[in-house]
Amino acid sequence: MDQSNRYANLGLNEADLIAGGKHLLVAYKLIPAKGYGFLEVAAHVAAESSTGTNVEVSTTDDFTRGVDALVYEVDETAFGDDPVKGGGLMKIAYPVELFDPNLIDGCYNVSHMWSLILGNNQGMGDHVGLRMLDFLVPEQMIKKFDGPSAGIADLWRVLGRPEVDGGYIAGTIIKPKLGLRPEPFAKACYDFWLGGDFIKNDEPQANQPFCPMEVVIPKVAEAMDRAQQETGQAKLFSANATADFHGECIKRGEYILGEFAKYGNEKHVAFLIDGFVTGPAGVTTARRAFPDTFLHFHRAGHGAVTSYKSPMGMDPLCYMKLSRLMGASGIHTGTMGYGKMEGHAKETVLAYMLERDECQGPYFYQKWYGMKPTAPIISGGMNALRLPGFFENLGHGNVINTCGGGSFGHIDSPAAGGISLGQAYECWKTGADPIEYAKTHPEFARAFESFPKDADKLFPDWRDKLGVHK
Ligand SMILES: O=C(COP(=O)(O)O)[C@H](O)[C@H](O)COP(=O)(O)O
Ligand SMILES: [Mg+2]
Repeated sequence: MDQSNRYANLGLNEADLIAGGKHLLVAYKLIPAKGYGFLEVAAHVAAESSTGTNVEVSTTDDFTRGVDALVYEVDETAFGDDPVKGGGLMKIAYPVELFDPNLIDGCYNVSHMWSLILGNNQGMGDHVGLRMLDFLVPEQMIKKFDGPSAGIADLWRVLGRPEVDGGYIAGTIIKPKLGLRPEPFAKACYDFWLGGDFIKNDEPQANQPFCPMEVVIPKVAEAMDRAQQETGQAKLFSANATADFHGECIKRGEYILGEFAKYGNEKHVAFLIDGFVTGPAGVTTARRAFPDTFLHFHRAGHGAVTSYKSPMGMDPLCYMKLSRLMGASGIHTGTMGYGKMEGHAKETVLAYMLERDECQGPYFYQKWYGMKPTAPIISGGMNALRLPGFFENLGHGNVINTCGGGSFGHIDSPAAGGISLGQAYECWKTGADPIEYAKTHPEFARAFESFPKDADKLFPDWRDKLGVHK
């Protein structure tokens, strides 16, 4: 049934909608199924995502029609006819009345918003592709989402750095991903902390029977204390507090903080939350139960929804915006083509959208109206050799970077791996040539021998210039 006479109004003007501030605007890429018209399917998406279904219903009244989501812009040939990357552009205006404030405090739920703008519309049979490319949240909604509480400035303060532009935080992930028992796990932490700032649990590490949380966390807390005494530097640990049940998450968080508090280091702890798999409820549990603890949002699983290989789901930028609304202190943004995960150099906008108070997305200019920033967390196949190019592309180093293989794969030691990361940042920040810089910084130099394939690709003549031969 073509519902475009009700759920489309191409006479609406986007500038007026933005100025009015009463609509959430969403840009989608749409590929209709064979036999269906573009505007027909777009209108069905608007119906299914607001007040309608696939047929007229007797219960509809004038008020209902007043809160219809409306298609207000279409460009059927915007992306060409590629079966995955092709399709047309369409934009929908969702009246803010459709969204759902809490009973307890009037704050909005990301889960409810998500279930409208990218819910049933993903499963409709009259399209073969519907992908959210960008969305614009009006001021009256922005002010009613939790947003972040703790931030990277809190970590810089613990590290004794300026709370603005406090710079690069050199981190790692304890590898192997699983399989270490408590003693070797704590030793790996100590060994890295002799050279680096920040350690995270890998996303599945938490309370496995071979490494119970109540055995390993006390050992990690003790290792942190020893490493701080050994180096005279503050150290950070992002401990996995993810759980299905909010009570379990709170139990884990309280336990972890209690163990580090025994050394006065409760502020040296962040909570790793696997935010894609646990969803907005899991993230919000940590955000509200532990507002003073940096909420480290790991996005494992997000690729099922954000991969550029898919005509469905949402672009990573949209997922970043949802995470800031949920209250992530930091989220993995990917490595913008410099690491091992899917991504490209133009993804700098993912970081800028998280950290700035205003930012131009691909379709909308988003103002955050003072909502605290979310820090970009750079991870996935990174090492000291890849970092200078990454920083040059991003334009700054105010990030948390976690290199698992890039630290524990350094041929000298995890500490040397950590030191090489900090040196890579200094190399970029001072504008030094990496080869020249390596001549006076051994840990950075040994990263070339640790990751020779990267060295060959990034610095083809490194062996001759550094006098290192096979
Ligand atoms: O464990 C790692 C990286 O380990 P390594 O440094 O050894 O590659 C992270 O889980 C990935 O970064 C996730 O990807 P993303 O950060 O893109 O979500
Ligand atoms: Mg991992």
